[in-house]
Amino acid sequence: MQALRGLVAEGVIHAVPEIARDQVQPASIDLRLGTRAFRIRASFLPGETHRVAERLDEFAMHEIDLRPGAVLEKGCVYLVPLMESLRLPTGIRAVANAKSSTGRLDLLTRVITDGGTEFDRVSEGYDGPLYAEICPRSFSVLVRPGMRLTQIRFRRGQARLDDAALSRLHDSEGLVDGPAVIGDGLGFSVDLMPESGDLVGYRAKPHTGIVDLDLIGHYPIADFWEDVRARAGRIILDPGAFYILVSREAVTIPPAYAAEMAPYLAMVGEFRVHYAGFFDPGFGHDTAGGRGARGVLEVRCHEAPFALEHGQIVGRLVYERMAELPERLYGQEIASNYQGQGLKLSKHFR
Ligand SMILES: Nc1ccn([C@H]2C[C@H](O)[C@@H](COP(=O)(O)OP(=O)(O)OP(=O)(O)O)O2)c(=O)n1
Repeated sequence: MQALRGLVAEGVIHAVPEIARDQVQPASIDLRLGTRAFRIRASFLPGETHRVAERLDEFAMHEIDLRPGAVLEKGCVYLVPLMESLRLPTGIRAVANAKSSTGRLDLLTRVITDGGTEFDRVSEGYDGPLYAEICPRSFSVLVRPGMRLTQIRFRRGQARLDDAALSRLHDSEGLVDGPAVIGDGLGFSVDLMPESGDLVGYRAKPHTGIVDLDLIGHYPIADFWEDVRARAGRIILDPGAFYILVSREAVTIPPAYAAEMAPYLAMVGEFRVHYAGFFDPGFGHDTAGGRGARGVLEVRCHEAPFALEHGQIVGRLVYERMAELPERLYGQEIASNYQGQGLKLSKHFR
């Protein structure tokens, strides 16, 4: 966090208007939507020799002013220039990811850059603008400039824990409450046998109203979501539908670490389990009041109906060492919507 403020002070990340203090989170900086959006024909990556602005001439259908508030329609793709830009020195790379509320609303949001060949990855030395590509998949949303749909982390060198280091950390900290499945990260599974009742998740309804992203605790759940109930620890996923489920394991991110959720390889092709994948230092940790926090799974199944079973491994958490201990943790003093959570929809629902 202190190091992130240093990067802001040095102009490694800079913005108009200036970066606000509360954009700086324990391990990431929130990125803000600018004042314009472009409705584009298709999602694209500019490719090594092109700037995003050049490709926009090819893909843009029309320009939208976000200042009075604008609706991003379900099923359409938009490109929004962000207020933040980067000037990365050699040796520092950046990785972006949707914020947790963005993922829970099924807003596919990815960052692209000039000359970029991958989503959400910025290579060292990049000097240029950032754009968010947004595709609302389940609900149309009302957005305004300054909204924070995505976030960025900075990496210097190799900070990722290998499996041996992860095992040692689990032995000392207890990263999950049960046996740890360690293999290219820490595996976690889906909970389809809750301690009480049979509600295991929610499924997005098809023809709902819009979600104004500024309205917190506002929308009745039943207007947007159907309950998903398991029978004998199993549900069948419908192709194309979007589900919010929860991990069986409570997970912990010790204060000196951060994590990122990654797909579990064996599952690639069947369904996708997450859009928002950054886990903050202190998430689920005692010292930050988060004991017992579960991970929220954003699940979309692709081709064929798929039977998901209780305890099936669906993803893994890749842990990284922080450059320094953050002065505040997730859930401590900062507005945190999801510390100590169980099955939890985005903060817009009540
Ligand atoms: N699929 C995910 C992604 C994240 N988290 C948890 C771990 C994160 O530490 C926490 C918060 O994530 P963000 O920092 O993305 O979100 P904020 O707390 O800042 O909230 P918001 O998205 O509403 O701004 O949510 C989760 O349980 N399941």
